[in-house]
Amino acid sequence: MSLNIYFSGSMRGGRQDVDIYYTIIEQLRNYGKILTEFVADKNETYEKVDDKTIHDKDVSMLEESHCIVAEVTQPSLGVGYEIGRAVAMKKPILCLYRPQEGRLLSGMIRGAHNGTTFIVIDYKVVSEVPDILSKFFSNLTSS
Ligand SMILES: O=c1[nH]c(=O)n([C@H]2C[C@H](O)[C@@H](COP(=O)(O)O)O2)cc1CO
Repeated sequence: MSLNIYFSGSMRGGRQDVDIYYTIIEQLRNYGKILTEFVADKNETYEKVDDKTIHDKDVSMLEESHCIVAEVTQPSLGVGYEIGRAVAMKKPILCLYRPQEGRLLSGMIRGAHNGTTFIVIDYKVVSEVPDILSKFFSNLTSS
């Protein structure tokens, strides 16, 4: 069975990391279908549909997903909300974070790490991501 993967990354929160999202999504393709490719699309004009449509569509994609992979370095209300909804839906979650000088990841994300269903992993460079994903998905498919 192919996995439905919900990738979550900042949009209105700031697009500084869009190239990193793209690289992560390219890696995620090895594990299943990405429901939210548009998050890594530089040209995405995400203003074209109304906000209720965005919200309802994303919640329904979260419901359809088998797991959530979120890049949480660039703070985003939408990403935090999606993670909270995914926890309530009991979906496995992987949060990827690049530690930043003078900035700390929210305690509500770091503090949710439980080593099984909610994983927070720090990385320095995107070349570390394939190994992180490999471990996450091998645990996911063996559990
Ligand atoms: O147009 C959109 N489409 C959409 O799917 N989202 C979702 C996907 C992203 O993982 C997340 C980003 O939230 P924010 O825009 O608050 O940074 O919300 C967010 C927006 C804009 O808020």
